[in-house]
Amino acid sequence: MRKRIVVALGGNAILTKDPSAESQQLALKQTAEKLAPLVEQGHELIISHGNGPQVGNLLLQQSAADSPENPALPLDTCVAMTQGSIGYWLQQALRDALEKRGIEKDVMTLLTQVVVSKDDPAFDHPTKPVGPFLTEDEKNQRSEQETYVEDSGRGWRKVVPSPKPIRVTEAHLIEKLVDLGVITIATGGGGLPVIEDHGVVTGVEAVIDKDFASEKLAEQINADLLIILTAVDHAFTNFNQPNQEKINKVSVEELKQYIKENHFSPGSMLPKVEAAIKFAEHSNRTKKAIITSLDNIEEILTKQVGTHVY
Ligand SMILES: Nc1ncnc2c1ncn2[C@@H]1O[C@H](COP(=O)(O)OP(=O)(O)O)[C@@H](O)[C@H]1O
Ligand SMILES: NC(=O)OP(=O)(O)O
Repeated sequence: MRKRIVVALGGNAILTKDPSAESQQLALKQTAEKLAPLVEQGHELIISHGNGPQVGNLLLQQSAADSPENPALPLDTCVAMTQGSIGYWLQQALRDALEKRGIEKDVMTLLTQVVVSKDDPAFDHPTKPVGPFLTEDEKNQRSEQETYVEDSGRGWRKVVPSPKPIRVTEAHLIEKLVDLGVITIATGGGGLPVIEDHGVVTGVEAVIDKDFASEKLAEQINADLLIILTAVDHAFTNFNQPNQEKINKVSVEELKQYIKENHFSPGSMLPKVEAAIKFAEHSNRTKKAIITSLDNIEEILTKQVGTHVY
């Protein structure tokens, strides 16, 4: 049966090590090859993606060239630029992958705004890591106005505010595109963060978590399924410890208990698990979310692969 599926692409689907455009395009070609079978199976596909490394790199380019003649652009504009660039690469890659299979489908990237609250406490507490990993020395040479955190022993990363998504403003247009049979790339990089005041929309400097934004989109367009793709096949309890265990089919209650027991790292697996819970709860548990890796996507609807949250 045809399903309306929102797929959230994790970082490894776009950028592995080399941040050059060529390398990211190649990674996205491989990603598109893996997504194509879902289209071949007849499903409606709406794709979102992260932008943490890319938008952080873009901010560095902005500050390196900053001058009165060529001022650095603000963060929300940089998010828009990464939505555009990654969407452009993915749109091309998907078209190619579908053409190879003889599938005639339009693919479109939609610049998508996401409303957040101007009072979201995240604006005073930046938590979202962006850009490259830095050594302590490199971090100390950066502006004192920026905030950095040590990221799981891998180095220091700049963090920016990450308010919670309230509403995807273009959801109605995305639904129309999907109804027309268009494969739609939307809410890239978590969406363009905006606040609304008496109908006036203004950009704010932040990066919304793409798992939360994808969940919000899935709710609004009445998706049947939310698939969150990342580098691991499952969420695990006791991750990276000798007693690590895969989480397969799991209820919202069990998963909430695992959260209380701190099984998921904030900023990495925790938002995915929280987004999955939210989607299942929003549908009164009639719909599920799946967390797994890109390699499992072809079999995702036929076999019990990944972590299925009911
Ligand atoms: N309990 C857990 N189970 C599985 N992976 C976990 C867990 N806690 C932390 N992780 C880490 O979280 C990563 C996914 O987060 P991240 O890399 O930030 O996501 P994204 O794929 O969206 O870029 C996994 O690859 C894994 O290294
Ligand atoms: N916006 C966002 O959540 O990006 P990453 O998934 O790359 O961190």
